[in-house]
Amino acid sequence: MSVVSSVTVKVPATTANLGPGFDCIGAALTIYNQFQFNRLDEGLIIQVTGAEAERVQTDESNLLYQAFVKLYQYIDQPTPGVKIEIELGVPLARGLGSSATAIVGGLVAANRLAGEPLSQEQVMELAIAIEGHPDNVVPALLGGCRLAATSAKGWEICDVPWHSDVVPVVAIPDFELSTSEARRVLPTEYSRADAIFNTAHLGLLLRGLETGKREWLRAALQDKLHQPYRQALIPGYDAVNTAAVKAGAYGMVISGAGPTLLALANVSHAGAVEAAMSTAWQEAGITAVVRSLALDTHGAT
Ligand SMILES: Nc1ncnc2c1ncn2[C@@H]1O[C@H](COP(=O)(O)OP(=O)(O)O)[C@@H](O)[C@H]1O
Ligand SMILES: N[C@@H](CCOP(=O)(O)O)C(=O)O
Repeated sequence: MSVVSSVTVKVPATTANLGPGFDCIGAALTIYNQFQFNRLDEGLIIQVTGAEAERVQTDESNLLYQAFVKLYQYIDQPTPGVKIEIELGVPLARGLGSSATAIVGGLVAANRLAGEPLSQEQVMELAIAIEGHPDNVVPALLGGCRLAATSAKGWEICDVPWHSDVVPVVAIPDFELSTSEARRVLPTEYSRADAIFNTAHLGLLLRGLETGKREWLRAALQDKLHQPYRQALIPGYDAVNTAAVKAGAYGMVISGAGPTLLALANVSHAGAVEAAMSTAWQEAGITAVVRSLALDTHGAT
């Protein structure tokens, strides 16, 4: 592969956990961040456009740039000067993997500018190491719905079939919740009963997503590892959950670390679920954008 001096990387948002799959499953969604990198003789310039642009760091602490630097450190080469133009489409700190887009975007761009010294698998492993868990960076890089499990040699990634009738509906509130804050409220140990509960429900979720079978999906979205502890951080959670289920959703979960709420619904109910979640949050005094999305199948391009 030839060395180039400029590259544009588009990376999808993700919804991680999907209820019982805490820290191991996630899906790429059709909302995107776009990052353009142009090599400079020296220095760093970062320009950001899009909603909340002023909230993104434009110095060396920028996460996209930090990931870019990490790849050059990994291949033991000096980091080149670079101008980065960020077009934000994924809302920040909402549980839709904005940090994953930045990590994946920075690594993929650096790898391309360096002449592709690393394989996609090596890029993925670096991304997981930076983020600390695989469930958002893996689908952001590869697209689709992905389950990640450790193996003797590193990571086994498996693509999870997703029935075309199952629609992800996201309700994105106008307040932020950082992933680190939402991880701080979690216990460090769980009971055997909770471990068994999540093992069974994740299995059910995998089969429910594959078949679109209503009864399985209705039961599958329950979780005992993270949601019970995080719900209190999301005002209006109960009301939005009740409204989504009443409108026909299979169930509702916290997207990633929250505060975005994700309902899964049959395509025939998605419109009603969207409207119900929007009204419920409005009545709870919270402004939210509610959208039916699709799975992104390409990952970072
Ligand atoms: N496009 C971006 N460029 C640089 N940093 C980003 C970008 N998007 C997100 N980040 C960083 O990631 C943080 C949000 O990460 P996190 O709390 O994990 O939430 P999320 O659920 O959106 O991933 C932001 O506050 C910012 O520091
Ligand atoms: N498993 C992680 C997922 C965080 O995803 P994000 O999209 O909120 O960054 C967690 O739940 O903490």
